[in-house]
Amino acid sequence: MEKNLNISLVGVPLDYGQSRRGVDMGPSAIRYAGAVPRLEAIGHHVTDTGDVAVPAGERIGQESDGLKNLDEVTDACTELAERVAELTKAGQFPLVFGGDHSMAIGTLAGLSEKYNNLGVIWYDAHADINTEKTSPSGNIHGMPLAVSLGMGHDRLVNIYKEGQKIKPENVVIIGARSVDPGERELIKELGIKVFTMHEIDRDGMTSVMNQAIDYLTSKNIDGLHLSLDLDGLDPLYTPGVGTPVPGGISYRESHLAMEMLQDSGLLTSAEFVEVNPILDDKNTTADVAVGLIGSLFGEKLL
Ligand SMILES: NC(=[NH2+])NCCC[C@H](N)C(=O)O
Ligand SMILES: [Mn+2]
Ligand SMILES: [Mn+2]
Repeated sequence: MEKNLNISLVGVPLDYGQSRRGVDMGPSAIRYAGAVPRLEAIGHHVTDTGDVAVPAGERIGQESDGLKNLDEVTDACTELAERVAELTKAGQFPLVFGGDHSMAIGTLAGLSEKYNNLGVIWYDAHADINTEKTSPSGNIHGMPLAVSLGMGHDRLVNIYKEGQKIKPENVVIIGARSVDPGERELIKELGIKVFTMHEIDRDGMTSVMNQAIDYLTSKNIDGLHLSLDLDGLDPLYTPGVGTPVPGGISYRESHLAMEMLQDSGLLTSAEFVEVNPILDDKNTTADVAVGLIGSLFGEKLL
């Protein structure tokens, strides 16, 4: 990463990818927690480009083909993809705030405009690699990785442009501890690199991040995206998430992971997702997100 970046923020107040209200307020909460001044204090130039449009109204969880709110998620992801594509073309560093994780379909689609061999770090308790055939919930926030790999409903797979946006060998999942049976199969079939909590506990975060960075470097990636679901951390630290899973990554391990990514100099875009202020405790989760953003973008203790 260059020293002073031109960072463009995009908010995605999307909650149609899952079933709990409130995650649409995530972008506001992260802004309120001071993301912009935090980045400016490190020396970056930050432009807040505002939010992607998401329709208001009752969430009735309409199902089509086993997917909930397919229209709303498709529309929001399409606008997000267009905006991310434009920002990368303009040499901006896209930093996207969510919103539920279905938005990653849009982020990755937009990034595919510039990057043909993008590396992706998926920091999450979940693998988010369900399709409508394997999903236990019909919630699209459990599907973005599959969709971006070209698997799942056509309307999602063909957002922004047709087909697959990223390669399975360029994906690293970190923090997984809740994986559905169909996801497990797909992970094995595609040979996706996963560092579950087992590897984090056994080898330590330093080793895991070194392995992840070495692995991605060996793939000759032309960019690196971080998709950070706040439920990757243990709910002790980030209670404001819709699908908390105990036994997660610690606050300290997460800061270390962000610092190691900063030191790698590889990162070209990032998103922080699943912050739900209604479920939160005095904006703790957004505060943690902003702290991690500080470490990711070069804040130092001394
Ligand atoms: N982005 C998330 N928090 N995803 C949670 C997904 C949970 C579950 N695997 C599902 O597909 O419904
Ligand atoms: Mn998750
Ligand atoms: Mn997720």
